[in-house]
Amino acid sequence: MSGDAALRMGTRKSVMATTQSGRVGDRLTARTGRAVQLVGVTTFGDVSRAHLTQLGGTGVFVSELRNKLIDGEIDFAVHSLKDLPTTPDERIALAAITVRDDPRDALVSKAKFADLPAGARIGTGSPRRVSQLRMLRPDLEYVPIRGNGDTRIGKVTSGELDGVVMAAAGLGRLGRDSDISQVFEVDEVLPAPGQGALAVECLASRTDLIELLNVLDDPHTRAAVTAERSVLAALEAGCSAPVGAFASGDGHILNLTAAVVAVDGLRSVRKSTSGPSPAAMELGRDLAAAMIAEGAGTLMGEQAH
Ligand SMILES: NCc1[nH]cc(CCC(=O)O)c1CC(=O)O
Repeated sequence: MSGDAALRMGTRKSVMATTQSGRVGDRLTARTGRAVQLVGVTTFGDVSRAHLTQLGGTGVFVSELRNKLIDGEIDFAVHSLKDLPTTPDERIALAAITVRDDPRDALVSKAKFADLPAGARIGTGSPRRVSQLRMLRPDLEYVPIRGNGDTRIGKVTSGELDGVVMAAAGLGRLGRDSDISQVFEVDEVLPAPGQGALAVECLASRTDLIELLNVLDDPHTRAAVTAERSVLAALEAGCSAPVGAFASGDGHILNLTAAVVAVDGLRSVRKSTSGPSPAAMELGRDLAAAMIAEGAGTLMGEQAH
């Protein structure tokens, strides 16, 4: 970093991504006085039309941003934390995890979920959402969709679908809160590990920059999402697996719940635990081990076919 040169912030180019990255950049400037320049990057996940479950899950939205860090084309990158693979890359530092927005999933529809008629068509590309929604309403039809947020909402407006389920945080960033007919409580639909939080990454070798970016870090969010992601890692699952996890706490004690739900929505393994925040990693790992002992691995295996 030379003097007051603007920091180059890599981001995906969607409205959702640039909105969330723009806010991170503004906060960094407000707290450190450093100018931030937004650099839009196209990722494999943006280009491929394949269904997300076919893309292998891990890192399709992340790899190209990391390549730009390594090539020196950007100084730091902002990702949705839930898109970040749990396997660490030793060249890259997770310099900050931002304070989490609403972690819950939301329905965009003309009706509440319970009031939808049997056979109503609900769009979502996420096996985690389909499995859990099917548990609540086995009588609805779940339709895989992809595309940016506004495209998905458009399918409801046009009548092609009766509803779509997306992250409340993402809808908020698109300014589409008023389209939400219902927000699912976390005990109805467990969110994806890390949902609603953002990850700020830079090169591990740039210790001065890591220190600067640390002003964006929220320790409460970091502890919670560390426990959630630790469940995912110990289950050896990626972001397209039917795994939900949610942790919250007061800064001292974390309460963690995780579930694996079979694609038919009939069988699930769901467990909760609590423990000290500094032991977030162990908490998640131990919960995952207890879930595997109850057959979670088998349920996830079925999902792959
Ligand atoms: N994989 C796409 C993705 N990655 C992060 C979000 C939502 C925003 C967030 O969780 O921070 C979304 C869209 C969605 O789930 O509806």
